[in-house]
Amino acid sequence: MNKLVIVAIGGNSLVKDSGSESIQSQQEAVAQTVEHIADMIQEGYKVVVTHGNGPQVGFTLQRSEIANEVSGMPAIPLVNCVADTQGGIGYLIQQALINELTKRQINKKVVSVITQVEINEHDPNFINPTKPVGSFFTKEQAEAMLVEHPDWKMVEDSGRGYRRVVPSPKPIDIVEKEAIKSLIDNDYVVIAVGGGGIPVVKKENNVYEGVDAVIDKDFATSLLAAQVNADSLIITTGVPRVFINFGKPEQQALEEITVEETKQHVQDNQFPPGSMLPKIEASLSFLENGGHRVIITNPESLKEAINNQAGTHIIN
Ligand SMILES: Nc1ncnc2c1ncn2[C@@H]1O[C@H](COP(=O)(O)OP(=O)(O)O)[C@@H](O)[C@H]1O
Ligand SMILES: NC(=O)OP(=O)(O)O
Repeated sequence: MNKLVIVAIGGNSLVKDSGSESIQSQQEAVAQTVEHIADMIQEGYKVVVTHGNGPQVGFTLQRSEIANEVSGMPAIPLVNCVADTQGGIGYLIQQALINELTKRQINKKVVSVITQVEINEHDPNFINPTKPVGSFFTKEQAEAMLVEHPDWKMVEDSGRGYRRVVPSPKPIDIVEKEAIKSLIDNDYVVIAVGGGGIPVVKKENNVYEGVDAVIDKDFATSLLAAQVNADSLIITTGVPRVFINFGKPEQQALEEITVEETKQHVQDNQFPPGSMLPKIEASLSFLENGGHRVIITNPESLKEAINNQAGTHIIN
């Protein structure tokens, strides 16, 4: 068996609570997550890893804005914050995975690809920002921040608090897809489209230019999965399964659902935008573009999930 599986690691799954934002804490979370990815590689799966950067890109942006306010240091444009976090998180995953595979005496090469993802500069999502980034705040803190920064937009994020949102255009192409395919064919474990990819637009004469936005990594992962003909898409996040009536006393975990049932839950507004909805929409898009199965689960359930013993499975 050598089926290609894409595993997406949620940015929030690396920052488990406030107090675990430090690089050391994220490094520990990455080390735990890659153990489960190594289990899959050991079982014979060919794996591509993608990852989010929602919390981390917000932290980098915030650090840059504070440095600008305090000392006049030029602020880092959002697109460069995405590039910085793609490199930083990619480094953590790459090193942890190399160390874990070496420990298990598995002879596999691991590499992160700096990935640019093309978007449409007229994407309507620039007008209505929806991508939550950075830390969670209380309602009072969020209101105070909006007084200080009237141009910001903040939203309530899945009962976890308020977060700043930034524009999140849809990915239309992966600039480095041929390099990624070639590395997969040469048996590398590839880490790609980190943080949804660095958003770029193609100008006249095929010149690429960065754009200030954060692409949803679930959509970028789904596009990558289709472009490299992956068999399965696994999205890891902070919960073991998708729920209906999430957060309510009558919440119910979903074990296996069809595309049609999933669409009905979307219509019933079961999945909030900016958190579970993009995962579900990305899953449906993957299945409708030739993918065979999608699993949504937490990192620690990966091995059981791929053997049908955990997670939410969405099937055609
Ligand atoms: N219906 C739902 N089922 C499960 N989790 C949900 C649901 N609705 C919202 N959530 C929340 O969405 C989170 C996943 O979104 P998010 O944390 O933004 O993703 P990521 O792990 O990619 O950073 C879950 O951990 C959970 O807190
Ligand atoms: N870029 C992105 O979608 O990150 P998260 O998955 O961490 O929100």
